[in-house]
Amino acid sequence: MNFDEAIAAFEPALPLAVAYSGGADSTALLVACAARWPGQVEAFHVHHGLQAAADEFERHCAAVCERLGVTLRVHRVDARHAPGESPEDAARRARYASLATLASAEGTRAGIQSIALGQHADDQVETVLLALSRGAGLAGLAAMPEIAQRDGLVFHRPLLSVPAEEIRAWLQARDLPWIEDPSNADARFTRNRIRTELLPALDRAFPQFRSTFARSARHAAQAHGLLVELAQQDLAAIGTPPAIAALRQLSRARQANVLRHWLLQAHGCTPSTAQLDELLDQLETCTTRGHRLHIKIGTGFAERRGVLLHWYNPSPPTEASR
Ligand SMILES: Nc1ncnc2c1ncn2[C@@H]1O[C@H](COP(=O)(O)OP(=O)(O)OP(=O)(O)O)[C@@H](O)[C@H]1O
Repeated sequence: MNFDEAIAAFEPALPLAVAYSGGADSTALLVACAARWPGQVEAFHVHHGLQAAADEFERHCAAVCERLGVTLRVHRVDARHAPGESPEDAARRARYASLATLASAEGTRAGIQSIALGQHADDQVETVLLALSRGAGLAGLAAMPEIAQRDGLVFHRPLLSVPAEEIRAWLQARDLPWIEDPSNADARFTRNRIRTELLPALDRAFPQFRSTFARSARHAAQAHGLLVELAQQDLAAIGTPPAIAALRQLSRARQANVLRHWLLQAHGCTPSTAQLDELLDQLETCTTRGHRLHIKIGTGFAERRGVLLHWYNPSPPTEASR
């Protein structure tokens, strides 16, 4: 899909905020959205205290927005990363929180519920490759969704099918400036090494792979959606917390599916395959048939990652749990 087709197909609820970093992709998105919906678009910029250049990014964004006649809202964060968390993950987490803060901040145009992000087809391919390198399941291989609800907001990625070079060509044809984030060239980040080393090699070996990868991500997203539906149905049947006897009636793959879903929904944790296997082994041999599943989550940073410490309730079943 080319850039103009993607913008024409984009139908967010208005008014709209564009998450504007000053980089090429969000610049093109902001310019195109402001032209398509005059007076209905604001720009949200997150000032990451992470980089020395952050002040310069903000000044650039302010100058472009002034020229476009678009209101710029800035939120400052100091995205310190927790032990074990990468600076990129910390920045991403802080960014979503900031965008939500800006959407409800005093002075922001009332009614903004849609936020547009500038990720494109190449970002999607990199995300799939990163997921593969981690041994991710379908949820990871589904990569980034075009539309996602979070914190009462709707996040849109209208450029997910547009190749990066197409977006740059669109900007260059209009003589529109953007800033290059120096961290995008930093070879310490795996994503950057994928972009600079792996993608060119894959291009040579499989000239179509960028679009076929993106198609695989859409297939994975669809299949993942079906697994979520199945988990919801199973959870409705076995109850929450899940009744162990009812859970054991299901196939092992279905048990894993419903437990993964429940752990995420109820406890905000995503167990590793090894943790889930251990849990399923214990379920297979446990004799406490009348129990409901009871888990305890680790503490500190491990809690965010969802480390499971205890699998099922060892105390005698109560009337309520039979
Ligand atoms: N500091 C920021 N403030 C507001 N939005 C941001 C910021 N950084 C990134 N985003 C949003 O998240 C999207 C993806 O971020 P990513 O880090 O991949 O992009 P980038 O290289 O910084 O910028 P761009 O995608 O605009 O070239 C951006 O397109 C933009 O919509």
